[in-house]
Amino acid sequence: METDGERAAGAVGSGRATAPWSLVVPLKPLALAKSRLAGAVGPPERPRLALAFAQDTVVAALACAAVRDVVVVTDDPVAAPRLAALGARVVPDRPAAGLNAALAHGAEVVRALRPGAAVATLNADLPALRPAELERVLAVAGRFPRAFLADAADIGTTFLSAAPGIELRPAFGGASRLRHLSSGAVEIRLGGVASVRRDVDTGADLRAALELGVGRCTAERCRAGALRAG
Ligand SMILES: Nc1nc2c(ncn2[C@@H]2O[C@H](COP(=O)(O)OP(=O)(O)OP(=O)(O)O)[C@@H](O)[C@H]2O)c(=O)[nH]1
Ligand SMILES: C=C(OP(=O)(O)O)C(=O)O
Repeated sequence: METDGERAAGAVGSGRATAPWSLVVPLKPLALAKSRLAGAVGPPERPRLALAFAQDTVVAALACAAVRDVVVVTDDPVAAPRLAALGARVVPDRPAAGLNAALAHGAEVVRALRPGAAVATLNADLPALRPAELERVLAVAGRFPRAFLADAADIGTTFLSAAPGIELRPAFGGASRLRHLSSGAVEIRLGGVASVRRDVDTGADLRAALELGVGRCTAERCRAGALRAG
């Protein structure tokens, strides 16, 4: 029988009560986010695009059949209500503690509501994310205590999971693929999941994401001319 916490967690977002995974999505304040895109998009567009990436990531994550709920960790006053309106549960960040503290905090929030949750983190800059590809990654991740997916460049990480009862131990930042590998997490090597690996840090990354096909919010911003030619 479900506990109150489990019922509360199940009521979050559009996830369904039988789906195993709770996802934690971290989002920096939009004014600071995606600084490496500054050369490719104008100053007013950079935070708008960062929000669009997060919206498309959350929409696709919530549309994944294996996802029960999505917790966004952010202090951004514009993004928080927008992402909550999509069905995410939004929790405040840890003050000035950085990405890994934000992720650990999000995982704690999930487990406080649902102690037996399988938890995975997903970066908020995956505008091409496809629900079916995420489902395939989650199916493989579910076989291991901890697992991760390298980013498209094979340097960083876009996804890290922890089975029920297992601590997440996030080690994101820069070249995190090797850090996650040496922490004992299993690397998921799977074809056909390019959208889950396609994080967007630069203009070239954004072009690559557009080639894969991005979600509605990012597509609208790019149609409105967010991406400079070149
Ligand atoms: N909640 C939270 N999220 C963070 C923090 N730092 C980074 N993130 C998020 O972590 C994910 C991966 O971060 P990056 O790819 O480095 O994104 P970014 O920091 O916006 O990009 P740059 O400014 O170019 O470094 C993105 O979803 C960021 O929004 C943090 O301190 N708190
Ligand atoms: C945060 C990471 O990388 P980037 O800032 O390059 O997206 C990471 O992959 O751990």
